[in-house]
Amino acid sequence: MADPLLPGPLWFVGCGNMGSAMLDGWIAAGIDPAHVTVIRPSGRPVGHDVRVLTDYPEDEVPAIVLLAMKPYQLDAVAPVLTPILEPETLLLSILAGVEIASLRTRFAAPRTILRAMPNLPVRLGKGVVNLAGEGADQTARALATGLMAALGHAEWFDDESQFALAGHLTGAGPAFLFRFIDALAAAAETLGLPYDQAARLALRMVEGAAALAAASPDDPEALARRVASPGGTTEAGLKVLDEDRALADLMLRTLEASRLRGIEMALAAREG
Ligand SMILES: NC(=O)C1=CN([C@@H]2O[C@H](COP(=O)(O)OP(=O)(O)OC[C@H]3O[C@@H](n4cnc5c(N)ncnc54)[C@H](OP(=O)(O)O)[C@@H]3O)[C@@H](O)[C@H]2O)C=CC1
Ligand SMILES: O=C(O)[C@@H]1CCC=N1
Repeated sequence: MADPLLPGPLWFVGCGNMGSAMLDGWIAAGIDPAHVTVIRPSGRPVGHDVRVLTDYPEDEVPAIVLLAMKPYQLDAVAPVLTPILEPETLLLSILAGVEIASLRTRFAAPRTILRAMPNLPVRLGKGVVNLAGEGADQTARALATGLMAALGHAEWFDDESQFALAGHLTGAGPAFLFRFIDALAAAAETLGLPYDQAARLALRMVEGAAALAAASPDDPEALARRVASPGGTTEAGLKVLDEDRALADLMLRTLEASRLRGIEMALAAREG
């Protein structure tokens, strides 16, 4: 089998919101749909002519198994999947909060167990994917890096708690940003703009501002200063965000809530 990104068959265990976003991103990056199998209870099609099964196939040995069901479904999956995994199977988990040690307890065979924390923009090849794990030699590391870099920006973490923190920033982050866009549009509506128009403009503004920031060597502080004329309208708005560290404090409480929930989920997975 010759595939630019895969050494052998790739199985998705679950393919909902996140799995399908990764699948779309990988197919767009050139993975051959014939090399992918999705196992999901509903058997619902995932497009691209990818094979979808309700049970694990017996006609091939997977090179990579991607755990993409919900974290609390781990103990439904583990007993059925365990006998299928070989030492050379690369086990990749995107389950939020489920630590490597919890995966290792359930899956003894694979030499390499990796956690990946993607986000939804992987569908467009513009995601962020954080990576951490154990047992990855150079080949496994290069394989995982290649796969994830095809979905956007990939970064490795040696420390699993740093990996988890980064995951709250980038994995959950799109939802926080979507709330921000909605709140901005709703504020404009309250002040008199039709909501649809405000939402459209807010979205285009965020798209352009993010692209500008990504292309600029300047940090967000410097970029904000470039927008805000002294004594002008932007400065008046920034004062509200900055007063008593209002926005900074809100972001801190937001990430802290995600972090605490992640710890609860990790404990639940440790206990099994
Ligand atoms: N959504 C996001 O932005 C992100 C999600 N994640 C992680 O991705 C994972 C999936 O989340 P998400 O895609 O949002 O969830 P979804 O509920 O959208 O998808 C869950 C998938 O798991 C399948 N499933 C359920 N039970 C089993 C089983 N026993 N065996 C195999 N497959 C099963 C479901 O199949 P069916 O539809 O057929 O019932 C479905 O395809 C989670 O672990 C989450 O932590 C990580 C980063 C970001
Ligand atoms: O909400 C969750 O738990 C997952 C992880 C990051 C995004 N979705």
